[in-house]
Amino acid sequence: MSEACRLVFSFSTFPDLLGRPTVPGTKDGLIKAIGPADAIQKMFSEETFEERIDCSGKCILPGLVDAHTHPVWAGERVHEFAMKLAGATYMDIHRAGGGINFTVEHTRQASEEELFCSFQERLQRMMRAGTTLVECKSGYGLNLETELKMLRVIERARRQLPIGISATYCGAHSVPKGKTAPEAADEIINSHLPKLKELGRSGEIHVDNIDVFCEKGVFDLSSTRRILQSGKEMGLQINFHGDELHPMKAAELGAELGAQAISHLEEVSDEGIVAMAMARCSAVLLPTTAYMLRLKQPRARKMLDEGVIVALGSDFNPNAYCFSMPVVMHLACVNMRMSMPEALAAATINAAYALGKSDTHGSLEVGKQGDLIIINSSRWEHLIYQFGGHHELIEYVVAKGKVIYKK
Ligand SMILES: N=CN[C@@H](CCC(=O)O)C(=O)O
Ligand SMILES: [Zn+2]
Repeated sequence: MSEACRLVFSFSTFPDLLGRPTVPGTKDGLIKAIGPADAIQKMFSEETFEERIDCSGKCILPGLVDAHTHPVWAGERVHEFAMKLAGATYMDIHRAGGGINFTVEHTRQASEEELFCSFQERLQRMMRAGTTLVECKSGYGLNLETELKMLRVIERARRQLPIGISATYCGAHSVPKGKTAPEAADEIINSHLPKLKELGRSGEIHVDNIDVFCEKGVFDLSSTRRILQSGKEMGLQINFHGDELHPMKAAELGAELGAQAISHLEEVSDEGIVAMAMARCSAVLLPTTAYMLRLKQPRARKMLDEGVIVALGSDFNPNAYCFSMPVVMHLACVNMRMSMPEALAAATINAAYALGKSDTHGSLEVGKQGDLIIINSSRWEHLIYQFGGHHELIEYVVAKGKVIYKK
């Protein structure tokens, strides 16, 4: 287990926690104190609170962090689920113009308002499932106009909604029709990234991460390298899709470039795993995708044994329609052979690390953001054990010290 993992548990089961005292200047949404109820009671006896929650017999856990999602899109793909059940592979559908390309066509046609409304509903479903920080990608536009439309939608949610958002530019999610991968990479580097830089400077759109789908038949290793390198030079964290369907040496590339995270990794090499551990590059594993597409499972045990920081993501997208990190943790335990403490760490502090936010998010510590969930059980493991039972178990979701969902 990584060093980051251990932090979670030293703070997760105290009987009481009080936040947001109504003292001028202290409504910052950060955790003020953690400890036994009577000690906390004494410490804050003079203060008044907006809300007190009696957590006797319950568990307080850090808010869940979803390290990989594609939540802004239009156009249903439920018909593809039927095709996959009948034996079509992800790439069969992609090559036939379905998959990402289908979603791109519909997302290009959708209005910003329409995209925002469906995105907002999706975020609300994530919050109800305990997610307080989520990574959100663009990537169903591919052209500058639609990529910017998606990023504006993400920016609006970042400003208006209580859930934390880490925004990712994923203009290299697929190669647009009529272009080769190197041509698409040129356009991204010479036109998309300079525009993002300008909008970042003027404060219109804030982007945290840069992503590329590095895959055979999508972006090759050298185009991936060029795009990620350019993104890094403008201050973005590298966080990309690699080694999913074919071994691409994406892990080796990510480690070399100083990537913060690489997602998928079903086909990662042994050398890639070692390189990621050495570079402190986290692995964002996506149990829903391997399950949905019947792929071989990523080698979570090998990664953990080699010291890789393993994080989890729902990969919510029209291919893997899952909002729930408790379900993701359950799948990680059963299909990837992770223990429940490893899965919880992967869905909290390590996922926060994958987003470059483990100093402020992902564990319950004084001075960190007051993001937490309260579950109606004295054993936290029920959140993972009760497959699909999280709606009954999660009583409160708190973000920045404010209740954002109450059952
Ligand atoms: N693999 C690439 N991207 C997504 C799928 C996106 C889609 O199929 O729309 C993923 O992470 O699973
Ligand atoms: Zn993805």
